[in-house]
Amino acid sequence: MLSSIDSKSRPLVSLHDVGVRRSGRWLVRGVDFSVSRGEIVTLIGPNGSGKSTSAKTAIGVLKPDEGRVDRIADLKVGYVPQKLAVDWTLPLTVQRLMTLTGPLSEHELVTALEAVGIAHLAKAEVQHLSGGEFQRALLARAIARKPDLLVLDEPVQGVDFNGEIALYDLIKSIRNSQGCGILLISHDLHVVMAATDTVVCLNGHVCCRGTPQAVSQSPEYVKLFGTRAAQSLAIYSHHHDHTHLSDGRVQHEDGSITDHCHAEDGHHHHGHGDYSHDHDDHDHHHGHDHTEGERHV
Ligand SMILES: Nc1ncnc2c1ncn2[C@@H]1O[C@H](COP(=O)(O)OP(=O)(O)OP(=O)(O)O)[C@@H](O)[C@H]1O
Repeated sequence: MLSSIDSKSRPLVSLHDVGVRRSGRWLVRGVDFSVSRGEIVTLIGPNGSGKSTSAKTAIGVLKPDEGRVDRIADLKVGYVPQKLAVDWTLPLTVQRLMTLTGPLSEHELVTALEAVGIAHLAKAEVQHLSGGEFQRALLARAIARKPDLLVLDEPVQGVDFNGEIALYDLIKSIRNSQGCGILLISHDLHVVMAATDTVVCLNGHVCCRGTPQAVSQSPEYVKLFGTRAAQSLAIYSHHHDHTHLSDGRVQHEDGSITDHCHAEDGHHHHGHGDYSHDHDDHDHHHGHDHTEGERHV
């Protein structure tokens, strides 16, 4: 039926010329973006530019004072807030944190914790978790009820460089396995995941938008954040410099064929996990690395 095709291709949520006004001033105005199933949209912008306000309006926590927000019927949202009101003086296990907002079956709980790689920490106290483990626990809580839309407000907070990459990879694999739409808020301009389909740069209004590459080169973005920030906008890029042949051997860019693919075999420009510091070329070749592992800083 046509209507079921329509509902599949329709965005999960779309904002049309949305404005939110509080205490006599517009917090955001003219905000337009949408998130579809399987899509990752990242909101970036300076402090106070309206990222959280826009995300909260998208999921219905805030009502727009002008414009329109369309959501599919019964949209299920998983939200990881920027700040969590937890009484840190009281003991709280990961398991309990997961069920604070509603009951979960043992199966749902374990599946979600396994998906984020912390099933072994179910009984650990939240206070003792590392920054990365805590973010994973929050992610697990958000995905446990299989949301259509996952909203993550600053998901790499308190996480180090390698942890950030691991978390972004995890978010991408959640998108792939669950097929949900993802709305990310990134306060850290140094990292924008390559899997992001669209970056929306806010500054009270939509300043510019596009692929991470396009936004980093847009004059509006450079004006807002300065040339240095624009140069340091990290984009994970992924470029295959070899092809896997059907017999298992590897054909390199120079035409040579080897049994295996090793970083040190002289066929690659960069080795495993090599992070390039070249700002000009966003399409570096790197070794046999099937993860998005390259960032420009
Ligand atoms: N309820 C409110 N009443 C008045 N002003 C508000 C309210 N909520 C937010 N603001 C203001 O609106 C602006 C946008 O806030 P918002 O939290 O959306 O920004 P943000 O881009 O997410 O910022 P940050 O990067 O600092 O988290 C800020 O100046 C904030 O002080």
